[in-house]
Amino acid sequence: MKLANLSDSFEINQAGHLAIGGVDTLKLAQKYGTPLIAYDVSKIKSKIKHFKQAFIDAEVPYRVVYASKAFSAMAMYQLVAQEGLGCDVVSGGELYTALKGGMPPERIEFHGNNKLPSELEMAVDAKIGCIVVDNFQEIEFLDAILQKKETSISVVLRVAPGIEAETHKYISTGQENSKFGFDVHSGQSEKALKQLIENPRMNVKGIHCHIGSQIFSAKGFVMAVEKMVSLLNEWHEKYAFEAEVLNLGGGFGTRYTEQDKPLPPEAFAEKIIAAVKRKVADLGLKMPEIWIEPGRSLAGEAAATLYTVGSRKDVEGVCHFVSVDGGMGDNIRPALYQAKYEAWLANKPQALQEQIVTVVGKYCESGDILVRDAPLPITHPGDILAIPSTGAYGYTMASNYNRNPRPAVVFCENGVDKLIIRRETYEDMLGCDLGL
Ligand SMILES: Cc1ncc(COP(=O)(O)O)c(C=O)c1O
Ligand SMILES: N[C@@H](CCCC[NH3+])C(=O)O
Repeated sequence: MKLANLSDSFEINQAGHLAIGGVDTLKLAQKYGTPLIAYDVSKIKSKIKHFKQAFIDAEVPYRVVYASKAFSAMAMYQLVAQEGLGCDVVSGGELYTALKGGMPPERIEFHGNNKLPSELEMAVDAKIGCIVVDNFQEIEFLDAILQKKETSISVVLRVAPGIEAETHKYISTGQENSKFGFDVHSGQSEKALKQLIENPRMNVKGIHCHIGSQIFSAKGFVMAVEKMVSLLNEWHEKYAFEAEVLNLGGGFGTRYTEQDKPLPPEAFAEKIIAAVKRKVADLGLKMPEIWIEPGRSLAGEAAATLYTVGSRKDVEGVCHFVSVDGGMGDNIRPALYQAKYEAWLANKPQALQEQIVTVVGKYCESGDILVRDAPLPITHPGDILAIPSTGAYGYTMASNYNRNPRPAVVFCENGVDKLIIRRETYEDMLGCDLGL
């Protein structure tokens, strides 16, 4: 039996309940129902501020680009645009949502290993800031579109620098055998650069790499800087290529459980900036604008998902299952990456944790486990259970498996809550289902 150690993931209000952005989680559950993803907006703003401050203090040109696959919703694009950020998109759907959310097109960059011609056309028509070119087929598709429309666009060349990030293999992307980007080692990236430089319709702004996601230390980023700036130097000597932009991707880790100890945002940024400054000075190159693309580190820790406790199954001496009204449909990460989370009882977060349970969802899969070995007070049906750090890759990877509707999402700040995505209805799920 032990007392909960809530760290700083939650506030506890005067009623002794968990609160998010100054709003009582029990009130949120009552008002909007569960499962509910509740963001503390001030946490997103604070992460943005810390990333930006490192660049401001170092007096280097920069851009913070929100990787919107982490949480793509009109309100989120509005928020990050207001905070001065750009965003990346990886599909026509994200681009559409970003534009609808009011993100200025010139601040949008388009990523992806298989951008469809229709998506490229949409990006060209919207006059977005740049396309991060990923492969030779894409250069062909894009060129045909630009020729047809008699126009041009800025591009950034994505390279796979051959660096293995210390993370889950499914979310490691910088290594040679990655499906993303032009490989450096085999000479693909140089061949691509020549094609782009020779193309009058493509203005090559710079180069990009992204080594992976949920990375805790700056080591891999510093290695990436070394490799990328050396590449720029080589290409400067051979082709007089001068990069305006050096985009080092995202992947900055966040805290899910007390075991996770990532560097704070500003420390990641400071180490990257120092490495770029050092290498650029050593090689006598012009300082490029440094871009980073944080996704998870802006959105992840800012939200918790609230669930209602339902049934229970005890297998004495084996395990105790506590079921909630959501699960792998709103958070696939435990099933997909064996991701670990914590669970707290929103109505009595400080009660003695008298049991160790497995928190499971309501989906028809044995792998529908949200939290293994969760220490919790004794739970009862109707209790509200909160899982923190679900703000990234939760809603965006949600599904309608078993025809469960996707949850609602609410933004909370200074004690005020605002519904930003309403709960899906059964009728919504039938929206595309035409029957016989
Ligand atoms: C190109 C690119 N940039 C940025 C990100 C954002 O990663 P994260 O959410 O880990 O910061 C990703 C996803 O891994 C990505 O593929
Ligand atoms: N969806 C993954 C991260 C993938 C990052 C996208 N390149 C996660 O939840 O951890």
